[in-house]
Amino acid sequence: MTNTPVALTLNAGSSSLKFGLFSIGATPVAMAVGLVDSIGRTPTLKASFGAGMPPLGRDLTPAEASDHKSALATALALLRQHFPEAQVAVVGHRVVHGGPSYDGPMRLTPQVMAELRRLSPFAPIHQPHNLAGIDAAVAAFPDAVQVACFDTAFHRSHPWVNDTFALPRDYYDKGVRRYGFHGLSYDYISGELNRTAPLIHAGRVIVAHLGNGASMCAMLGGRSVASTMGFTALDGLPMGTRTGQIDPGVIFYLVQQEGMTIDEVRDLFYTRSGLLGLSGLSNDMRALEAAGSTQANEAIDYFVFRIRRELGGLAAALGGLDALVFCGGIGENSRLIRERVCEGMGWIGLDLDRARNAAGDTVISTDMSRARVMVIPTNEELVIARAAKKVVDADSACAAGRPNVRNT
Ligand SMILES: Nc1ncnc2c1ncn2[C@@H]1O[C@H](COP(=O)(O)OP(=O)(O)O)[C@@H](O)[C@H]1O
Ligand SMILES: CC(=O)OP(=O)(O)O
Ligand SMILES: [Mg+2]
Repeated sequence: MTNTPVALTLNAGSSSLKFGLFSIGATPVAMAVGLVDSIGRTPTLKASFGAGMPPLGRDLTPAEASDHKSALATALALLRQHFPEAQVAVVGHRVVHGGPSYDGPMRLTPQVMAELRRLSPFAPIHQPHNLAGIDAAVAAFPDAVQVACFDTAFHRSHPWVNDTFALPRDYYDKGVRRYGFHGLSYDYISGELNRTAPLIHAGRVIVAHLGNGASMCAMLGGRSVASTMGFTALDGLPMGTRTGQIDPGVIFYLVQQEGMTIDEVRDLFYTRSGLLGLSGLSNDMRALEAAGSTQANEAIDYFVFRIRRELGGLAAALGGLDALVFCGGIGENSRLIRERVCEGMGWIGLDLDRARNAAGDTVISTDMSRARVMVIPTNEELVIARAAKKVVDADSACAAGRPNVRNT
């Protein structure tokens, strides 16, 4: 491989950094994907380099990933070691909040960066890390094109009733809307359905992205019409450490009666609630399934209950259901959660095949099931790489000196 132009993808979470390196020929192909986890605590590194190559996994020293900047440096050192001659032509970034204006990937300019910084308070455990990843990538690759790919963009197709809150109208105009998130994941699933099951894709589909962050999306003809997340990635399903839907009256109570500051409430809702708060044990579904304690079981009960409730609501929004698709770390790996979500859901057309579910098949419903149940491993990195390549292809003028983000 001599001076091969490649795309680097970065997906910076609150305590993790997912990265990918893609060749950008006719269609992007993954050369490497990896994850630096537990940044700032007890960091670990995992990476894989395609078929035939052994995956890599090791603990990192605290200094190798004390923050996102050092985590990126560690990831880049690994990639350089394996692909010394690769030339990073474009860096694609997952950016969680794109606000009302961005409905597709954007080449990063100082203006776009300023707008994304303004949105940081609406995604406090994601956006600052996404932007720090961009700053670090600009420093590492000053000549590469930098592209932002938004979690919110896929949901810009929502009809107004699923986009608004019942507040006075001017708040909507100011951008107080139900944005929806995990759009890169839903975009990938929509594309996979189109490729492998076009009739399903054309119909009424609910996708459950169940990871540490969790949401569900109702799709009609492959486009999002409703989602469980709203103005922020706090709404909807309970998550690893986030509350999910909660009566806003609780905030008044906590501030007025318990004397909490708004920052303390935000910290409680984002980082100490959800599965962790209910179980008192862990945000990790594997730990809860293994624990078997009353509190761990109740945390799982609440998680499943809210998924089933949203399933009914989203099916109503779609006027019926042709398929339910599971993805995300829990959706892809937990047969227990899939089974419990589908239990007794014959009324909505779901009939789970337990053997297929246990075997981890792609289609896990029975042949008689009116609606199909599927498991599709998501791939946000590939969506980012494809978008980054598209922007580079479309934006050949960038080489002719338009302002790049490095001018900030
Ligand atoms: N085999 C498994 N059984 C149950 N849960 C699992 C399994 N593997 C991973 N998970 C869960 O997936 C979640 C992480 O999902 P992931 O999509 O990687 O999260 P994120 O990208 O939001 O950080 C964790 O709660 C983890 O416990
Ligand atoms: C939007 C969101 O919740 O993302 P994640 O699942 O990566 O936390
Ligand atoms: Mg995620």
